[in-house]
Amino acid sequence: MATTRIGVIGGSGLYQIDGLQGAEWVSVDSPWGAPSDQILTGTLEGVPMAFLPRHGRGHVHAPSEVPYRANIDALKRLGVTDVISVSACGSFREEMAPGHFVIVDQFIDRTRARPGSFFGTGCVAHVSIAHPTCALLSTAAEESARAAGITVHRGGTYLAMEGPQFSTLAESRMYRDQWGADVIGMTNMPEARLAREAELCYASVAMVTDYDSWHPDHGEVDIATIVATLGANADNARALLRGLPSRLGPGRAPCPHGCDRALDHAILTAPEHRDPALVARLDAVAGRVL
Ligand SMILES: CSC[C@H]1O[C@H](OP(=O)(O)O)[C@H](O)[C@@H]1O
Ligand SMILES: Nc1ncnc2[nH]cnc12
Repeated sequence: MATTRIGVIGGSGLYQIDGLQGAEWVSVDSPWGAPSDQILTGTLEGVPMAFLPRHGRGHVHAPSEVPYRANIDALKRLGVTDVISVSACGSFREEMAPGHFVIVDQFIDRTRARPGSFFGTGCVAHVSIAHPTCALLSTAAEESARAAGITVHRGGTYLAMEGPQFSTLAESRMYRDQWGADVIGMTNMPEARLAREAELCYASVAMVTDYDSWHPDHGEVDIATIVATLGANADNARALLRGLPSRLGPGRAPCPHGCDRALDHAILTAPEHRDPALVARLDAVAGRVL
């Protein structure tokens, strides 16, 4: 049986985690550029874990400039099998209140200025993202959150916007009333797409910080409101993460939802027409099938 290795991508407010045995910040070279930061590696209850702050320590990278491909490639290169994305988000639902966690299971992608795939001319691939998150990993995250006493909502649609400005009032109302989005953030796309292309199980834990701008009693979202909630949310996220190793276990069976086999039959470019340079860059992401 393969070995579980948990990758954590920490969002706004979550720039480090504690409690890892043998903790060490390591640099990982990627053919897709430099990852957001070094990656904190170690083990938790005997299960290897790798933590990468999405915006870098000190919050250096804007959402449009996060090196999403390098981040996913670097985690894959470290042998990560399961990626937990932790993100701050605004809420479009009264019942999804600041401080609550939402285990996202769908996305609407409104980003427009980010490379969205590892593949392209010279190696074309089409993976399914109809179900963009892994239900098994999401269940582990949900149960761990509940055990930590966090109010958690299972399932929700995350609207990924480009940013960095927040939404207009018209957009906020449209996403909520017409499009049926539940939460909003700026980073889970293309991250989730790339995780699927890299055959990684991916679960998204969205931590509510605000009601965006639609709520008549809360006015418009501002960064002060968000920062006021980030600290407590980050503490809860660390508690959730501590409960993951015992739920996932050290040995890893094939994913029952097929996340780890997403590239089976996905590559359309005939072997003799593949670009050797691109194929070389895909060594970690797609080496299993190339
Ligand atoms: C801190 S406000 C906006 C910022 O926070 C979220 O970041 P992340 O998803 O990495 O937690 C949001 O997507 C924006 O990037
Ligand atoms: N309202 C909001 N819109 C976009 N990203 C966010 N991150 C936290 N709150 C947000």
